[in-house]
Amino acid sequence: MVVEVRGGVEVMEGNQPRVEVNVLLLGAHSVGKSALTVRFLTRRFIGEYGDIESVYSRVDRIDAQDVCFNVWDSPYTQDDGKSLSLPDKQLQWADGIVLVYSICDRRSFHVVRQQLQLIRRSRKPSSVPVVVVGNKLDLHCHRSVSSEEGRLLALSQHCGFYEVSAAETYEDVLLVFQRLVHLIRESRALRKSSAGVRRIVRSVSAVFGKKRGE
Ligand SMILES: Nc1nc2c(ncn2[C@@H]2O[C@H](COP(=O)(O)OP(=O)(O)OP(=O)(O)O)[C@@H](O)[C@H]2O)c(=O)[nH]1
Repeated sequence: MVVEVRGGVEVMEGNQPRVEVNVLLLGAHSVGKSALTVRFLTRRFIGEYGDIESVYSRVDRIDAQDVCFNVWDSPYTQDDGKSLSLPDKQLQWADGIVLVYSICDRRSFHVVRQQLQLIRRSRKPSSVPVVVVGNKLDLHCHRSVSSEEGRLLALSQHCGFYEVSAAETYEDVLLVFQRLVHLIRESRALRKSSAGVRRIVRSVSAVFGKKRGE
């Protein structure tokens, strides 16, 4: 039996439960969004990446469960001086977001800060899980954003935080995606339990409302 349900919902494939998660990569031009995507999907760093916008998929085993990642990598297109915006379609699609800046590019850190504000203000529940990633760690001698700044920004907005080098390591990149899955699971469990509490409150008020009216 194969049941296909999109949007981070648990599905059955054979007798195995499988989770499908939609991951959106955002960040300024040339910070390494495609490099991180390709590293995660193929374990490789190929150096040059085109401007193709696409959703890629990969199944991984995390905590004894198959997780199907759908990764949306799109080139940054807002270097035209207009105020920053994020396509609603992308935000509604995403179960979790990876926000990427380059540790050598201060401007890209400001872009991430702005994008984070837009995400938190968007119509999607403000709790959409986010991992902030400082990429190009191999170029640390040219660093212009300190680890503390990155970590503080992430902490202040309840995000995960990693510094990685897509050029040098696969394992750290994998950690980013695994952490996002954990955050997505936590947020889903929280939503489920608060929906449960709301149901109990509604039942209790229905009973007591009736009694008062009798
Ligand atoms: N040294 C170093 N270079 C990197 C790293 N990650 C990416 N690059 C390089 O940075 C450049 C841009 O990488 P991309 O992955 O195309 O960046 P992007 O964020 O997808 O860029 P846009 O699609 O234009 O928005 C390429 O030349 C990559 O080889 C890294 O970890 N270290």
